[in-house]
Amino acid sequence: MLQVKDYRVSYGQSEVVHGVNFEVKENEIVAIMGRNGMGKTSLMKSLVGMVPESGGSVSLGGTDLTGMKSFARVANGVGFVPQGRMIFSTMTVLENIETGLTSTNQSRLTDDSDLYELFPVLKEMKKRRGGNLSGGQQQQLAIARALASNPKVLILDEPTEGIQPSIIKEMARTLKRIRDERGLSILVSEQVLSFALEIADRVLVIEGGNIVHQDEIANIDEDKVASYLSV
Ligand SMILES: Nc1ncnc2c1ncn2[C@@H]1O[C@H](COP(=O)(O)OP(=O)(O)OP(=O)(O)O)[C@@H](O)[C@H]1O
Repeated sequence: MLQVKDYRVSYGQSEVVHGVNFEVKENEIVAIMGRNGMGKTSLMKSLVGMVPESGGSVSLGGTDLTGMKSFARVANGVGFVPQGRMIFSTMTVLENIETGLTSTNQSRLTDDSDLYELFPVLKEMKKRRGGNLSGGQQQQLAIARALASNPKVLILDEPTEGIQPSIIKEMARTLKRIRDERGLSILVSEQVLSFALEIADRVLVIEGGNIVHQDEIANIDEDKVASYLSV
């Protein structure tokens, strides 16, 4: 589904992702793990088109996304939940979700939307300002906004950051439900091993801009992955 080949990301002369290769298969959940500053955010922002790649290629379902701007990548099936959620705090919950609809042909969210079925609290709060929601609710809002464009792959950058442990478990269940019900692929960056173990089919470890290790979850070497995450 998502194919990433020899993919490079640079800021000016400084290359921070050094030619990584991986794929996320249809219906698969892949977690990219690594400590702060290892290149997770740069890689994800670039896959979404917010930072241009400096080499290599990315394709989704056979469509080459390389060189496309972010609106075109979204239109071709990439959904993004950025680090820190980045919801619009002065806009209502409904307006926030509707910003995700503009990349499809629909401009209004109706009350019978399946997004409200996934996140009932957003329906109850649809007229509240985004900034008044709790961290966990804002994360649901950011996921709903990303799903509004009907993506084929959902990319989430450290969704557990700043979220309470009880809500993290719920988030893992919801993401698996989204994968099962919508049949999409998920790429999630993460520093919390327990969350990755709960959600992922496969784990990649990124260090210094290179993928240095990968494991299927069924035979994961937890100690080895943990050793990459410890400082
Ligand atoms: N806008 C930028 N300009 C220059 N260098 C940057 C920029 N953003 C990130 N970097 C550098 O790129 C490298 C990778 O950072 P990145 O944020 O991608 O890592 P990360 O693994 O996502 O870390 P975190 O978990 O803190 O988000 C770091 O050395 C960082 O200093």
